[in-house]
Amino acid sequence: MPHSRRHLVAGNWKMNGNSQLATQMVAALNGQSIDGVDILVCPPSLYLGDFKQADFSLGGQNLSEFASGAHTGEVSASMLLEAGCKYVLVGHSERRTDNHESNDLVAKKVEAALKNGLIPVLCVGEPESIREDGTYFDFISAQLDAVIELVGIAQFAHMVVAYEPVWAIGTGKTASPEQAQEVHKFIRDHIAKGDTDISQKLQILYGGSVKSANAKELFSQPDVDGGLIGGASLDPQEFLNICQAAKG
Ligand SMILES: O=C(CO)COP(=O)(O)O
Repeated sequence: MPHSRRHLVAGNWKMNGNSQLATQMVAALNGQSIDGVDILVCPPSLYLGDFKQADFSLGGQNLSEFASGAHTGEVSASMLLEAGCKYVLVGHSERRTDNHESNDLVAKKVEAALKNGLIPVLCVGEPESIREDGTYFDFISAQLDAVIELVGIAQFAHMVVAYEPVWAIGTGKTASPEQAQEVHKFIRDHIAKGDTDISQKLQILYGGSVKSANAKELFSQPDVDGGLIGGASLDPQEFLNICQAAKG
């Protein structure tokens, strides 16, 4: 059955780009109103100021679990908000790996974002070994449950979830539409155990080697509500093509 959720296409620049790319992205995306699709760009926080003229949404790539204080190098939720962010990525697999972010820490960061009115984009997804041994539903449940336990299921009304299988990130090895749909449905059903209405409204994005050539097929799956795009979000025209592929 077709759903009525809006689609969201988010670009995660990771540690790429510069002020010039920010200016090009604003020029390419401003004024592009795509039916039923919201656009989000998450540049490195240093470049958020270059998006002042943007008419699309902005997001951080990470935030501190603390409100303020002696935490050198960190960025708080209120700082992201002041810099114009509406969203923030939380628990991206690269942070879970490179920065040893545990499920509990990710949950605290989700809480910090929500307290400040930022929409957390909670990233979940299994590494290749877990995919291969077939325990990926358990792995993803644990990632979701840590957040549900800390903030409560009702907060999922103010969140987005992104499924990013680690084996598909930056590898060119996209999950098949069927593989993506299987996990997206699992995530929605898992949230439905706590609240059916919230689960039906929850946007669940797919990430991992999405490009304009495969976006339409992925986004047309019933439980896939858009994408979280890495490499392909660095090219303004390619990113715009992916956003257009999300049109219902
Ligand atoms: O990690 C991702 C987005 O957050 C996906 O990255 P790629 O699109 O480069 O595979």
